[in-house]
Amino acid sequence: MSDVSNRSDGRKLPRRQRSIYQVHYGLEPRRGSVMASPLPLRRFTRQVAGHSGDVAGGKYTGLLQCSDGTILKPILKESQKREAEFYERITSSNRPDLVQLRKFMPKYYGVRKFTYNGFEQDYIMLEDLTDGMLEPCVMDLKIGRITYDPYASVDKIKREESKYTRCKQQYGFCIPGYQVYRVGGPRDGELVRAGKEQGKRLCGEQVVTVIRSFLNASAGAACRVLLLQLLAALWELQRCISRAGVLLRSSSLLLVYDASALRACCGDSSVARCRPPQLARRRSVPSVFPSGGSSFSGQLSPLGPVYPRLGASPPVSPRTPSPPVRSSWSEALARLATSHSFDNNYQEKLSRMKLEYRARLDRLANWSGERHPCGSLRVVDFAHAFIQDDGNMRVDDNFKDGLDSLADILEALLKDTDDLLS
Ligand SMILES: Nc1ncnc2c1ncn2[C@@H]1O[C@H](COP(=O)(O)OP(=O)(O)OP(=O)(O)O)[C@@H](O)[C@H]1O
Ligand SMILES: O=P(O)(O)O[C@@H]1[C@H](O)[C@H](O)[C@@H](OP(=O)(O)O)[C@H](OP(=O)(O)O)[C@H]1O
Repeated sequence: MSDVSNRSDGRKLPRRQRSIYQVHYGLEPRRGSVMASPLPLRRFTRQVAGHSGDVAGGKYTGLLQCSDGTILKPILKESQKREAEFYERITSSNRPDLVQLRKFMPKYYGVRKFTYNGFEQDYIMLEDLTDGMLEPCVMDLKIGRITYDPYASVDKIKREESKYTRCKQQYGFCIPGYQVYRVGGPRDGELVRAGKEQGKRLCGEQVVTVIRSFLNASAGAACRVLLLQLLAALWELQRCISRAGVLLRSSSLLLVYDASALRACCGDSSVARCRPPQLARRRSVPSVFPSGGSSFSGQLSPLGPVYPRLGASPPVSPRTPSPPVRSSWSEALARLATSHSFDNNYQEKLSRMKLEYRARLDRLANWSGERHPCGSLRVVDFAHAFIQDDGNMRVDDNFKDGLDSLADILEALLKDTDDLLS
């Protein structure tokens, strides 16, 4: 019997099976069987970090990809067997915290034996997070100041502590690799890749610079839509991690977006086209004496705020009644007056505004977990991940601190885009 079903586009998908909590892809039997009619395999060229390369004898240690798009992660070490077990448990669990966490992991399709280059071995089968992207931009952020697990040997602790030291201490994460397709400018469409050697040298402001560059924001502000998508997902992940009974050591957060979608959104001038119009900043208030340069007196006239001018006579004689002046200020003052009357339900307007604002925040925060065409994030690499089973849940502060620090950086970049709204 075949393990795959045909798709209209000719590609094949693993058979789908519904569970109460999610639709997941179950391939039975999960372990130990060799593919009956193996799909063609190739190296996964979109891998930006982690083990890769040929070891002695031609065995390839990096990720592979099936012709149906599935990613294959080789099980080379004991810790990767634990990773497969972690996926198994999270996928089959109905514990609410783990069901939540599942939204932030690639879909898991089981473990199978495949043969590549004459070597047969077990592989963890996963959803390709870059599937369907024309110009996939991927950043691997290894989260946590501590990147070894509680059972690590003294040697392993030393090795981990000697790598990415400053970056991990300063930010609670490090950047072992990323790739980005440039959008706009003379290098439009160029693929830029950076690996762990560059990552190990990063510290201080350079870390923010690299994140800006990854977001195609080196020459100006980042795309506001992209930032909001990433932040909405990150805020939800922060909440999820605060409630999940897991310990994630040395796991990575993959930030993913499609540069071609960004180009369609922003083109050459990232600020001009992607800003949501309803978030436009209030224009500055015109002054009666715009060139006066002195500070606001605290008084309002029908023409606007009154600024005292040194040596100048008062603009309106207190004894001469001013003629009725029509300006945006007089209209605003008139509106203000009516809004304070009992006939005008100012309170209701204010609560409606508050409700709308809250609904917008909720829409951002209650992100559905589906991969967004533009920006998304997922946690990968669970070789050193553990599920707390003792009923005494402890927040994984090591992982949470890294997420908080990334959120601070992205929020600051979002603030930069506020300044450019007019
Ligand atoms: N589901 C996925 N979809 C797309 N790309 C993925 C996926 N999983 C992993 N990758 C890519 O592979 C890289 C390495 O993944 P992962 O961290 O799981 O491998 P690893 O060899 O265990 O890494 P490490 O050496 O840090 O232990 C990621 O940085 C990412 O580029
Ligand atoms: O970024 P680098 O320099 O490639 O560092 C490697 C990375 O931290 C891997 O996650 C880790 O594999 P584990 O998941 O097995 O810990 C490996 O450990 P190792 O040296 O013990 O193989 C490290 O060498």
